[in-house]
Amino acid sequence: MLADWLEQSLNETASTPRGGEIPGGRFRVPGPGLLELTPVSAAPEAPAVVLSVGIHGNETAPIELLGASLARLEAGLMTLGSPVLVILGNLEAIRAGTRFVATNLNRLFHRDLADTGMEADRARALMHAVDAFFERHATRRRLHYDLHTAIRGSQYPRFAVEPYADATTTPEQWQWLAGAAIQAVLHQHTHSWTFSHYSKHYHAAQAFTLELGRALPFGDNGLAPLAPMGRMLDALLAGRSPATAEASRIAFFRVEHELMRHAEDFRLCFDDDTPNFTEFAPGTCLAEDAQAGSFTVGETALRVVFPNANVELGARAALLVSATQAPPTS
Ligand SMILES: O=C(O)CCC(=O)N[C@@H](CCC(=O)O)C(=O)O
Ligand SMILES: [Zn+2]
Repeated sequence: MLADWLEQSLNETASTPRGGEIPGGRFRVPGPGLLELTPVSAAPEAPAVVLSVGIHGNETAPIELLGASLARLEAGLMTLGSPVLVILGNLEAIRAGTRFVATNLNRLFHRDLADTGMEADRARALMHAVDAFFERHATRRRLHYDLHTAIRGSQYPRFAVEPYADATTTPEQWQWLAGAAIQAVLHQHTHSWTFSHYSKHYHAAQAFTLELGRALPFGDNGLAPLAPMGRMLDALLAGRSPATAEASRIAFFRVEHELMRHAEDFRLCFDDDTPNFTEFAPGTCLAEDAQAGSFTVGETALRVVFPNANVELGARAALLVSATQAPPTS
């Protein structure tokens, strides 16, 4: 039933049961692409967990990974121990196999959002679902992992983006992420209005965007490197503390600059297949924009993450980052 929920959410003609029993609790489908799991009993220290996948429609590995965890829960290999809201983000884009349909959903998670269109409506529905879920579990710690994959290869194939917000990340989170084989963390330098930023900014949740390898079609994902992440998802569903590892295993970076695309006539000055975290020396030209001019690396070398010359006008075409000290771990 739970594993079917993923498939049926993507198949508009199938009728998904609106609720039922699962090992250790109940499930409910409060809306399209939403699955709420409520345990019969949960330890007071078990967090309220939001797990989102498919915010970009062509990022399929997280959907398969989470589907496998839900199947294990349904098969009784574990019992539910935490309240969990599972979200399948951009349903139309997943059906189309594209990053988005009209605009990038992962820039729209803002309470003052005035945009119209499918993605804006979906952002409002998801914000409402998260608000209602955290409200229902107001006494619990809040956690949101938004699972993605990247367009390019990467010097660190699995990395986390830590959204910028007032709430601070607890040291335990770095140990959990290390235990789930996350290799690097990127601290955002400003508000980004992504889904993980939404939960951190408005709900003070521990929240991250997790990049889990490359964006590939369904069936083409090699999930073996994601096994530790799968075990973390299992632990969260079961209300157990995930496995930990030394945070010193993680390389930490901070965003120094956001390269924006302003003009139609815009190009990045390096190869399309340049992996994430590639370093460029001072004096290297990174972008040419007919409106904003060219961007050249200053006195300190910079690494490029998420380069994409084909973004919408006014959108981010790359993050430029540098290594930073590890945050306090206790
Ligand atoms: O590989 C790429 O260029 C994009 C991968 C992706 O979708 N990344 C997220 C990061 C969100 C964040 O900054 O927290 C995105 O661009 O939305
Ligand atoms: Zn993504």
